[in-house]
Amino acid sequence: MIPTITAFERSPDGGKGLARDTRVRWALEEVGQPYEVRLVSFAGMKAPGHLAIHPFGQIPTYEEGSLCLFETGSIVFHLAERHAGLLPRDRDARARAITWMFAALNTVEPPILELTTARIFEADRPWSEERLPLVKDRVRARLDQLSVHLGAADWLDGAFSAGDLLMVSVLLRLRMSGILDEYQNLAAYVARGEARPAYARAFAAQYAVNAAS
Ligand SMILES: N[C@@H](CCC(=O)N[C@@H](CSCc1ccc([N+](=O)[O-])cc1)C(=O)NCC(=O)O)C(=O)O
Repeated sequence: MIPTITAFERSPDGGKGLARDTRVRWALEEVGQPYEVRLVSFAGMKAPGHLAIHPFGQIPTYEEGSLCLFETGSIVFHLAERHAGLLPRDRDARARAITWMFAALNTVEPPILELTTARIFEADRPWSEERLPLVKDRVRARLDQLSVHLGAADWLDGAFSAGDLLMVSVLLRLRMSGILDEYQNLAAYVARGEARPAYARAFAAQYAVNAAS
């Protein structure tokens, strides 16, 4: 059965691959699962039909027959459970890879989202200049620890997993700030993820949507 995901009709980033459909496209490409895309406008996201499958009125969603999922992490986990290629078969290694999925979304991404909010939505507030350095330091604190863990390894825990897919996706959001390039091994780690053929196909697919719009 061919699943259908939703994506921005026109991504605010103009096709840089930062919208979260790219993470789901990447996972689908890694496991070799063909998929359909339903493009949604901003207004369409808030319409009853979309709210029925995404209570928060966002993208991406994932529909497979009568199954409707939202939350990028959940969709990636669903694909990783149903197909080989994103989680190890060994029980303990699988559990560690799932731990890295949560770490990417719950520990590393929050300060990065804070930085995005501070830079994009709060730049004109009187206290922004005072707050921004604090937010950047909280990002650096996490990246310091992640950089030490990764060391000279290719991936976070043995073979490439859904944990790396989500961690690379989270770190890609940071590139524009310049902070990622302060960590040579993390910048190389992200480039390694981008060099994967599955990522390249996912990126090209979302770029084509935005180039056409
Ligand atoms: N926790 C949810 C979060 C989903 C989410 O944030 N979706 C965003 C798009 S991806 C987040 C995103 C948006 C824009 C950029 N960009 O660079 O322009 C990057 C990422 C959305 O639908 N926003 C519209 C809305 O909330 O009304 C998940 O992981 O799936």
